[in-house]
Amino acid sequence: MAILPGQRCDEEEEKKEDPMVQEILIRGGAPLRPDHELSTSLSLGERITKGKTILLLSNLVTPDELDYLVESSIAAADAQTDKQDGDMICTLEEGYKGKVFIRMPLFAAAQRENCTDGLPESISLKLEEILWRALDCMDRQVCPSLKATVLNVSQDDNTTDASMAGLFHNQQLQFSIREPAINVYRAPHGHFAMHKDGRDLTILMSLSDPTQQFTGGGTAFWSQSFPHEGLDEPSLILAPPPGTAMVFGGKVSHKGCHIRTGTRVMFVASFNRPMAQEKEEETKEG
Ligand SMILES: O=C(O)CCC(=O)C(=O)O
Ligand SMILES: [Fe+2]
Repeated sequence: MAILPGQRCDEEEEKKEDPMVQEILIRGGAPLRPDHELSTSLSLGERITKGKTILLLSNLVTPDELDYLVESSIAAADAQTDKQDGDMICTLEEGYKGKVFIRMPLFAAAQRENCTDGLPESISLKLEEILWRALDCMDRQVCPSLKATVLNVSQDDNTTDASMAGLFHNQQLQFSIREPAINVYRAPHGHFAMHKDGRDLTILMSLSDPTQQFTGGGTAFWSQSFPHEGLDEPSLILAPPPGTAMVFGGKVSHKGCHIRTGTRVMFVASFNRPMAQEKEEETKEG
């Protein structure tokens, strides 16, 4: 894993172990002292919503699942490229003639939005299962402080449908347009310009292996205090092992760095929990 100086990272965990959660502060300026302790004035949920930190969730995906997902995502991207209806599926940036990445929504997201470039149902179901694992891992290991902030649920509320996995299962998470999705980046132009996702939470997971399947192309993050691309160096560039989810709040400026060689396949899901009022309105309208 590539981590800028001042950040610490444990050795890669053995696969097939229980999911693990690790926190990495997004901190601009001088590197952290080795004895630095995380601020105790904010809960973990608050650190996430204020854009100060990233969670890494590991051991969520088996090597066989990763092989299957990478292979079928690349095949689906190739099929989209062959169709030549690039405007719908790519983001262009000044100076580039070609696509900088291909985004394919999961089957359900494509149905929801009437897109014709959705991923096949089989791969989409596997990705939904993996998203559920990530949410369940956070429910078990990161709540209750996430419940109180991101989900806006009282810390005393232990009902099962107040879990993130439960909200997802009951289709109560509001995903960004064309998400959940797979982004496929190819050398030499593949990248995603700096942006904020603007939702309560983003889950971003590389499915391809940065040590074998591509070079370049980590995700760069900017701290809230030094958020200007070009002026401020990214505070952190992460390229975790495949199957490790990066979880962060919608205020965090980030970008998918240019890849130099190979193909990089990323899974992305950013979402809000619908407000109680919106839910009531939906019920009234329905
Ligand atoms: O590929 C990356 O590292 C970033 C992708 C991203 O930020 C997004 O899809 O919203
Ligand atoms: Fe993003």
